[in-house]
Amino acid sequence: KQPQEVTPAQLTLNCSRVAANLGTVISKPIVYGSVAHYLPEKRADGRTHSWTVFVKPYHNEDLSVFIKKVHFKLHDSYGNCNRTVSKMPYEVSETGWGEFEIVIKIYFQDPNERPVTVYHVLKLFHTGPDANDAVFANLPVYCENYEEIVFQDPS
Ligand SMILES: O=C(Nc1ccc(C(=O)N2CC(c3nccs3)C2)s1)[C@@H]1CCCN1
Repeated sequence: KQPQEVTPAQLTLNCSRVAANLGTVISKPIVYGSVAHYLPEKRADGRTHSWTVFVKPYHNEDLSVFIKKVHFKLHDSYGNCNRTVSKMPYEVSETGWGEFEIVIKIYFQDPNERPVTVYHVLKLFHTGPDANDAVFANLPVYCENYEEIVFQDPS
């Protein structure tokens, strides 16, 4: 079989593909944040809400291909304030009475990729002009942030 003639345009395209492969970059959209619910029963320890802080894929995919573990640093007043999650879902659920910053550090499977740190202020209370409407009393409070993690394609 005769070798296929390659046009200059095709040759250029192939070269740019090879060049790209030296530094092919992939980007993974994720969402990080929290959801909180007001607790129905009054508690002796004063905790009024249950909440979950999380890192999740924007599209429904298995992030563990890229992410080795996610570390959540809670307020020091929580027992074991350093929580590490090594499989999906990357989340921590707790109860509490107030809002504070949670430091989220994402570690990658590729040892050459440096961990990424994001900061999330826990949101327990509805805000805005209608925050006090009775209808909101039992509705969850979501606070979500979109982020894109960019990787160097290891292959
Ligand atoms: O709220 C805030 N900081 C908070 C830190 C920890 C909170 C919390 O909810 N919990 C600690 C845990 C415990 N409960 C009982 C024994 S340990 C439940 S709240 C700040 C201060 C005002 C504005 N935001």
